[in-house]
Amino acid sequence: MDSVTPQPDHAVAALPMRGEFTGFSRFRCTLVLTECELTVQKLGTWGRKSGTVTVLDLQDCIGCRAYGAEDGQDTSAGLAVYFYPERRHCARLSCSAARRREELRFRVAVSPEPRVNLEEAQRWSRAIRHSSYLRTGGVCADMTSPRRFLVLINPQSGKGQALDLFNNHVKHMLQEANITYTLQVTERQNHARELVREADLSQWDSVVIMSGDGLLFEVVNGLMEREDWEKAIQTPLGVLPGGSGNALAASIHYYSGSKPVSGKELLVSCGFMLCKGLVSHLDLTSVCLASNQRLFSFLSLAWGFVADVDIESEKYRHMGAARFTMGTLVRLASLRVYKGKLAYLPAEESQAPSSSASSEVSFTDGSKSCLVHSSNSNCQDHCLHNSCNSNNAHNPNWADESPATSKGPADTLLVPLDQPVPTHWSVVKEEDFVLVMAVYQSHLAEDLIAAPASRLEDGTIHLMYVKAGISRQALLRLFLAMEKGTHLSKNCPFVVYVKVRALRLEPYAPKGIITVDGEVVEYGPVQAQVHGRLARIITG
Ligand SMILES: Nc1ncnc2c1ncn2[C@@H]1O[C@H](COP(=O)(O)OP(=O)(O)OP(=O)(O)O)[C@@H](O)[C@H]1O
Repeated sequence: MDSVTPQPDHAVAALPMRGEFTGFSRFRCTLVLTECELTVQKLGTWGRKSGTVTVLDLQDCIGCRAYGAEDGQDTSAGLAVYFYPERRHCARLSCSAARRREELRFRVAVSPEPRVNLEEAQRWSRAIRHSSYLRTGGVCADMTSPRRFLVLINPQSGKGQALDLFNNHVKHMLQEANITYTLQVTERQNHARELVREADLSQWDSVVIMSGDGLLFEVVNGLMEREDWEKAIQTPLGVLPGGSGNALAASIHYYSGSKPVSGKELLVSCGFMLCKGLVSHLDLTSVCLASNQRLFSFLSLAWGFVADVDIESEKYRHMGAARFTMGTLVRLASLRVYKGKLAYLPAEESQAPSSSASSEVSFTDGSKSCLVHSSNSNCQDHCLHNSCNSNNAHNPNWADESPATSKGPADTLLVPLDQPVPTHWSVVKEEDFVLVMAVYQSHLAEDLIAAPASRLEDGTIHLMYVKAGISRQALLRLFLAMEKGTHLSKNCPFVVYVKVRALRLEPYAPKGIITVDGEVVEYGPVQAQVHGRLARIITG
């Protein structure tokens, strides 16, 4: 070693650092630590370089630990460093890249004194953690001090294996990253929502959801129902895919620029991002229902084909993510037309919808009373009546919950549902649809890239609708293209895509399915407005 002088506990050594160690398969090596990399140079006999050099990017490092010898005779100390680099692997005809765990262990024996060796190992451990943190470019994360998470697991999500998946694939990563956590397995629907509504959030640095998108929907709404919602919703959220759709987890992986992965590889990728702890903003959309209820949504609002498939495919839950493919095929066989009225506020005043639909959009000549600029224009502040008589065949998960939240930012773009939309909104002329979906993330499921241009905090609702008249084959082709996110470049005349800030949907039929973030909500007129950067989320 170059230096054996013990450092005070809080000090981080100047870089570059260089030292000689013994690897655990007894080879001698030199370690060089810079701001970006840890280089391992194997040494041959008499300390000569053997030529084998391994360079590890600290961006891939989630943690490091120093430990004393377990054997009483041994005076050396140990240093363990945990990396999760992306490794290419090829199977049959396709190649992909996924994060794989690599643990490096070194023995520190610079002195006959165990204490000195341990202090030296700790000095390296501190420096590696600190450099990894800086390399990640973190402003909110700090890998140098322990973090505390609340981890919520829905044991019923996906194929019912979320707890096992957490124990087998995530638990050790959190330990390696020096993260302690309180584990709460949910016992019933709305358990997580009630818990975060009441909890002392100051105990945790992050609330992590290991489930599908439904549990996160509960958590977001629980936080927004608190008296201190403004502060509570700033709690960094973490997502670990344990459900069947896992749309937000897949979106976050996609935004990181990594190659597409699914299943356990997506879980490890999300676990890695959680350990790195970079925090980004997340847009939320407020969704106002006819019964005066207001919900907060991070993912989607769907009606027609997509909503039906999502809910009807519940019976194929045992198939995992394949349940959506099965549901799509079944619904395609009995393709339906959904009648209703759709209006929206374009994201940019001049924006025309893509595809051939521009000629089919008109502007309302609505009444002067429509425009509301009041700061107190939340939809629940207005008395309104559900003209569509929501006598649902499906039991909406949220209908029998507590009264609508009056918390959250005002919906300054919306007017009461019983008034016409403002005059500067666009009203879609067609009233026959196959599907309407408003999404605010790229993915609608692990393998469905519904809005490839969407980002966490773009302040935009990506509205897509498919007009009646599309053939079964064309609709199937559309969903196949969506697996790659290429469906919007196919110029299908029945598909319309437009970026909006707010929208209103008024179904004509008294019964049907509307989903928000994949959860059934009360059926009837609904409107929504995006609120940019309202929440925060851990990303890569
Ligand atoms: N312990 C529990 N028992 C039953 N239902 C639960 C429990 N905990 C949460 N839930 C509810 O289960 C529903 C489904 O959960 P979630 O969406 O997380 O999983 P999923 O449906 O498998 O995944 P995805 O939404 O990604 O398809 C949600 O409505 C959630 O509120």
